[in-house]
Amino acid sequence: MTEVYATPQPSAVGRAAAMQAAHGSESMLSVRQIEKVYGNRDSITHALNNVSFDVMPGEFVGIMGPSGSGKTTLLNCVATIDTVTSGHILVDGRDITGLRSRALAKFRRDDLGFIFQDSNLLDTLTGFENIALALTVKGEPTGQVKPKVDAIAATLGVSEVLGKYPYQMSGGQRQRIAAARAMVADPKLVLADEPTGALDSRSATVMLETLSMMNASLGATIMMVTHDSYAASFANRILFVKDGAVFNEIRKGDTSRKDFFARIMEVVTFLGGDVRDAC
Ligand SMILES: Nc1ncnc2c1ncn2[C@@H]1O[C@H](COP(=O)(O)OP(=O)(O)OP(=O)(O)O)[C@@H](O)[C@H]1O
Repeated sequence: MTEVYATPQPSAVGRAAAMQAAHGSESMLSVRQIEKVYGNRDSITHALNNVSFDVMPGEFVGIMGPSGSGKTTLLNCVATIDTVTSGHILVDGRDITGLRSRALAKFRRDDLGFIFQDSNLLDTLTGFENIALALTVKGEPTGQVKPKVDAIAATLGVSEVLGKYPYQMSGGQRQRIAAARAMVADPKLVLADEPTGALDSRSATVMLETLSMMNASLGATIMMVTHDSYAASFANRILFVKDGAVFNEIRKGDTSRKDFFARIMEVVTFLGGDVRDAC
């Protein structure tokens, strides 16, 4: 299938910076000395060892590290899909590690947006309905649903596939519908787990530009787990995880994405991870 690549349209460049200024120095995500231990006395795995870091409002942070280093465990703990053994995770100042089932469900629905490797769209719903669901479960007034879905679809360049079912879309279109679903209800934090893992390189680039635009223009705070140095180079800061601990951190600063990619490659090579040479 030939895909029409619509370039995402920036609408308010600098919104991330404005959002950060509005929040002052308060973190959107604060991970405090978390540990995650799997197993029992006979077989114990320390998947996370005393991990602490902050993500500021409007940041786009990549999490990288070798296979088995604890990236998914970290993401799952922040997503409340998994629980920490000790330590605390605060989202916009609220400790989420002690939330019980109803509060937990509300937190996931209202404050988080998810983008997975396989888009996890519902097969029996159209693109429009998949995005709208994120609003209706939150109790959005009916009259607001269509304008909001249409607006995010236009911004992310997927208006032309809103009437299609997931099986009628390309992989790249499915992922961008998933990105629209993650963003439409204006979550505090977007969590992305290998969002380009199942895409060809051209679709991956469009998806990464979409994430960049969600961050830069819509002010989304994003935490993305990836193996891929090219994907990571679209973030503003990378945390490198090794043996369950944060081993290193690099920031993009004012450098170009290509220069950032080269710096990421250096760390990945040092860590002995897999490296792709696309830049
Ligand atoms: N449910 C579980 N039970 C026991 N051990 C687990 C479980 N989930 C993960 N682990 C272990 O925790 C460690 C970290 O796993 P995790 O999946 O977080 O790594 P990762 O960095 O995401 O790896 P990959 O890049 O291969 O997906 C590994 O040693 C893994 O075997």
